[in-house]
This record gives sequence, structure tokens and C-alpha cells, in this order.
Amino acid sequence: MADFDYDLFVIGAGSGGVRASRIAASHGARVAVAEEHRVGGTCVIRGCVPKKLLVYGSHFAEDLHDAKRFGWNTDGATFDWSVLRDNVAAEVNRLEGLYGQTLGNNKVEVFHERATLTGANSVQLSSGRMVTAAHILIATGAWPSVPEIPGAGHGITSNEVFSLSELPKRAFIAGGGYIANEFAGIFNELGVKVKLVTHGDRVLRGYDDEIVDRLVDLSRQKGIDVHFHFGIKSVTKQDDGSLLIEGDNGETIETDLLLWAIGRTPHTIGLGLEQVGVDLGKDGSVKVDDDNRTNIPSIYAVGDVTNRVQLTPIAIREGHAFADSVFGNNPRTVNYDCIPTAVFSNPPIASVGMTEAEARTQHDDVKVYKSDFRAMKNVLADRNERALYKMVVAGPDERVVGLHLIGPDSGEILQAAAVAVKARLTKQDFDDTVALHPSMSEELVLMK
Ligand SMILES: Cc1cc2nc3c(=O)[nH]c(=O)nc-3n(C[C@H](O)[C@H](O)[C@H](O)COP(=O)(O)OP(=O)(O)OC[C@H]3O[C@@H](n4cnc5c(N)ncnc54)[C@H](O)[C@@H]3O)c2cc1C
Ligand SMILES: NC(=O)c1ccc[n+]([C@@H]2O[C@H](COP(=O)([O-])OP(=O)(O)OC[C@H]3O[C@@H](n4cnc5c(N)ncnc54)[C@H](O)[C@@H]3O)[C@@H](O)[C@H]2O)c1
Repeated sequence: MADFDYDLFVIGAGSGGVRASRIAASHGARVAVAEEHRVGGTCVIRGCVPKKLLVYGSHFAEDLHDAKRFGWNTDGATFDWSVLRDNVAAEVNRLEGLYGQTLGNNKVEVFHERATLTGANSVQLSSGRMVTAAHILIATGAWPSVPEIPGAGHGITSNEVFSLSELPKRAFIAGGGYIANEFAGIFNELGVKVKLVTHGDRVLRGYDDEIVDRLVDLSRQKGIDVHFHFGIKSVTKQDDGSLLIEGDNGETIETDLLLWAIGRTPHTIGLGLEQVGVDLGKDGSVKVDDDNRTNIPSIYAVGDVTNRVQLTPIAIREGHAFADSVFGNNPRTVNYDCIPTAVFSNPPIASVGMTEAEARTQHDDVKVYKSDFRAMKNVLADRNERALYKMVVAGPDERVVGLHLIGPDSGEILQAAAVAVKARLTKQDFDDTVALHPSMSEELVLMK
């Protein structure tokens, strides 16, 4: 390896790239990483972290309203978007600094510039400098998709949503996935009139139907206009700055802000992959085997750029497994079974394992246990918002193959329960566990 400048060159200092760099360096490898934007990547800079802080910030609207029923006088409470936005940005800056420090402490050299591949063992930096490495890791993430229709550029994406100079009066959110539902909740709580618009007949495909239906009902009850079967044909900017969105069916909708939340495409354009002969999927993703290796033996890829599962903990695990395997003499692969996920909508959804529909395609003897309840806090607050927990079991021993929750703090509750699902526990194991009372999570061991 000594003939190369580095043992490992990583392109992209996001969730996967930072973990791989740090672990490879801790195994004694000489590591460098190039980052064209900001160290930390999507999750830290313009994804999970600022999103979750906005979820917290926006939820105070309901909390302040409900507080009255608990004896608090909150009259006169006001909200200032610029304070929330700037405090979130400051926290993101702090985390960016910490990520940079971690790389420095592990003696990883950071190039704050774009890198492109020039060969199986070589990379060019935007300054023109050429660098060689025994191994190259592509960890360039994904990029928000924007459709190719007239006027699409009048919309923004999640890249820009965290730095709005002011909140719009009306927002049109195109998409029905994670980002659309999360920002519908955030904007709605902050007083923006929200339309969540999708071309299909469902949102959050892949989540359990009943749980998603509950979210749609509650979103509508809270004032979000969920609009199905609307294909967007064009977007026009009007003289007063508002946008006119025309649907395939001729219907027009006026808005002040258009947010594209229609998926994220692997970030591989202009990276030099085709020239070097790296195999790509139809969606532009880097094709890899179970060891995160491409068809070129010295080139690997992890995270969103491979379009396996676009989640931070997965990018981190893939980066870690790659570094342990290649530099730590500890070959291992990532287990993708039973990945817990959450949609930080209002209320949030959390899920692990098979949905009821999936389980029925794979097992003959599926049974579903449910708890449809109103959280104690919501009862006193006189908030008519019911939570729904579903447990999907299969086989004669009633093994729990899926858990699906919608309700306050469901993400926090599901993480612990996911351990039980991953450990292949049964409904009887849940029943044998004494309830922790009073809590929402006790519903997990009291299901009928
Ligand atoms: C709004 C939003 C909210 C999200 N919320 C969650 C959540 O709550 N939970 C969750 O698990 N996941 C969430 N995600 C997904 C999560 O952010 C990604 O799955 C994760 O960041 C992927 O990590 P990665 O390392 O593959 O890529 P990234 O974190 O995207 O890192 C890639 C890095 O590579 C850099 N780069 C790209 N090309 C080059 C180049 N040629 N040269 C140098 N640098 C380059 C980019 O600037 C970027 O910093 C969210 C995503 C978004 C957009
Ligand atoms: N809480 C989390 O873990 C979290 C949060 C945000 C993002 N993410 C990750 O980032 C990825 C990208 O998020 P996302 O919300 O952009 O994508 P997504 O894949 O979750 O959802 C895209 C949605 O847009 C709809 N759509 C596609 N084209 C459309 C069009 N032209 N008009 C209207 N609707 C259209 C699809 O039917 C789908 O419902 C997610 O898949 C997820 O892996 C995770």
C-alpha cells in the first residue's frame, strides 16, 4: 500500500463516509476524505438533525394549546421563525465542528473540496490536485429529485427548506413519503396552510395501511389538506410572487411555497464512475456486493449512493463494516433484517418488521393484535387523537414478526420493542412482561 498516497480515500464526509474514515484510521490506515459541502453530510447538515429540531420546535404549538387544560395560562405566547431557524443552524454548526474534530483526532486528512474518480486508484480534487489510494470509498449520498416539468425550478427541496427567510402563508408539498409528511406536520403546526399532494392513491408506501390511514385522518383533522391523484404538469410564477401549479387534470392550485419531496436520487452524476468502468444501476446507484465492493476491486461504496436503504444508521453500519472488513481483519456484513424506522410526522409513526399485508403473503397463520387508545395526556387535554398499535404475529408459537405504531413518542417507544422483534420473541413473551404503568408503551404488553 505504501506506493499510494493513502490506504483509503473517501469521497463524501456524511454518515457513511465519516464512520468509515474514522474506523479505518483507528485500524492504522492512512486515510483522507473529500467533502464538497459541509462535514456531517445530509443527516447532520440538512436532514435528520435539523428536521427533528424543527419537529420539536413546531410541536410547542399544540403543547401550548393543551397546557391550558393543565392549568397554565399561555395567552400572549408568540412564535418567531427566525429564532428557531437560527438556533437550529447554530446547533448544526456545532455538530459540524464536532464531526471535523473527530476526523482530526483520528488523523484523517480532510480536503474541503469536490473529488472525482480518475482511475481504479486515483482521484482528482477540484483544486486540480491528483491523489492516489489503495482503496477508494464512494460515500456521496443522494440528492433530492426534481421532476422535469416546466417551472419546476420555482420549487425548493429539503436542501433549502431549513434556511427560509420567512415562513410562507401557504405551502404545497409534492410527495407522499417521509419528507413530505414530516414537513407537512412541521409547517402546519407553525401556522402555514399546508397541501400535501401526491400523484398516487396512498402515502408512505411500505408502512402498514391502517397506520397510514390513521395518519391521513389525523393530518386532515389537524388542518392539512391531503390531496391524492394530482400529477403536476407545470409551475408558473405569478406577478405577486405566488406560484400557480397546474395539474394533469387541468386543476390549478395557488401557493406561496412549493417543496419537492418526491424521493432522493443517488449522487453519482459527474463523479467519473462510468469512465472508470464502475457498474451503475438504472437509478444511477453504485452497484455493490454484500461486502460493499463494486465490480472494480479497489472501489467500494456505502450509504444512500448505493440506494439500498436510505437511512443514517444503515449508512453508518455499512461504513463501519467496510472499514472493519478491509482494514481491521474482521470481515463482516450488515444485517438488513428488522430495521426499525420512524416517520416524524405529527403524530409520528414507527415500525419494525413485516406489515400485516406482507406477513399474509409469507405466512398462512397470521394473527393481528391491536390497541386503539387515547393517550392519557390527550384525554385531559381534550384532544381527540387516538393512537394505534398493531402487533403482527405468525406461526403456532405466535412469533412477533411486525410492530407498527402511530401515536405520541412512537419512535422512542419502538426502539426498545424492536429488540424483542429482532430477538424473535413471541406474543407470550410480551404478555409475560409486566406493564409499566401508567405509560403508552404498556399497550405493547396488553394487546388483545
Ligand atoms: C430532510 C431529510 C431528513 C432525513 N431524516 C432522517 C431521519 O430522521 N432518520 C434517518 O435515519 N435518515 C434520515 N434521512 C436520510 C439520511 O440523511 C441519509 O440516509 C444519510 O445522510 C445517508 O448518509 P450517506 O453517508 O450515504 O450520505 P450523506 O450524508 O448525504 O453524505 C454524502 C456527502 O458526500 C458529499 N459529496 C457528494 N459528492 C461529492 C464529491 N464528488 N466530492 C466531495 N464530496 C461529495 C456531500 O456533500 C455529502 O456531504 C433524512 C434525509 C433528509 C433529506
Ligand atoms: N425519518 C426518516 O427516517 C427519514 C426522513 C426523511 C427522509 N428519509 C430518507 O430519505 C428518503 C427520501 O425521502 P423522500 O420523502 O423524498 O422520498 P420517499 O421515497 O420517502 O417518498 C417519495 C414520495 O413521493 C411520491 N412521488 C414521487 N414522484 C412524485 C411526483 N412527481 N409528484 C408527487 N408525488 C411523487 C412517491 O409516491 C412517494 O410517496 C426516504 O426514502 C428515506 O429513506 C428518512
